[in-house]
Amino acid sequence: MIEFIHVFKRYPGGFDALRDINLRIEAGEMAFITGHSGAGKSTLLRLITAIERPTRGEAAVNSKNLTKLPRRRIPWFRREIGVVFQDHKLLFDRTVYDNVALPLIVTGTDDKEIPKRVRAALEMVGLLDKERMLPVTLSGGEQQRVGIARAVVNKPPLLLADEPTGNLDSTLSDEILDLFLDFHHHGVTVLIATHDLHLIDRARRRVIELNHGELARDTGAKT
Ligand SMILES: Nc1ncnc2c1ncn2[C@@H]1O[C@H](COP(=O)(O)OP(=O)(O)OP(=O)(O)O)[C@@H](O)[C@H]1O
Repeated sequence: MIEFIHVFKRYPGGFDALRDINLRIEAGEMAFITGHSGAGKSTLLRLITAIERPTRGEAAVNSKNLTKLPRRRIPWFRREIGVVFQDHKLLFDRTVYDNVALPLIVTGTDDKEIPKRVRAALEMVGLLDKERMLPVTLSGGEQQRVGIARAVVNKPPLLLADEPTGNLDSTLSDEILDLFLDFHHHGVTVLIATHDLHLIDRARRRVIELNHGELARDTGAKT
């Protein structure tokens, strides 16, 4: 699903955020990316979603070569990737239903399909009874679950999360982890960038650690 070969990312100004990253993540795997603040975790996710391009090296996601992907193909490429953010990025003047429906509307899903798909996603995260509420009336954990429903409503084969439990206490974090484990058990490839060692310990999955832009540890690397 993801393959990086000798990937470097240098930001304008000359800072090397990633250096010589070699990484292979199979379809259906679940892995955590960890490392100190500034280690390059978000940069790695930005390369995977084609927000940034590698400066050197070869990178492929879902069989698409990211170094060669034409700009006009990027929206199509991104339909295959669900992204969960620490701060949810919900629209606060729209209901839970509308927030989750948004990716379907953007991708031109048939109107008749939309309610079915939105409710299936809300059911997966246990929020079916909150579809008419505004996000501001929900707890932090519930808001994060709306963000997850929105990320999976298009049924992407790849789910990325950047500090998804950053603002949550440990009980709520465990609930969010259980959701990610569920998606993983249903065959979705899941990649989570986090500082949360409790989360990583509990999940018992592959850990990829970055240190100053270099791969310091990969418990799942094949030799
Ligand atoms: N657009 C940019 N231009 C220049 N430098 C950047 C840019 N984005 C990130 N950096 C630098 O690249 C390095 C890696 O940043 P990145 O956001 O990937 O780290 P991170 O591991 O996700 O950190 P955190 O845990 O604090 O979010 C940092 O030193 C950061 O200052």
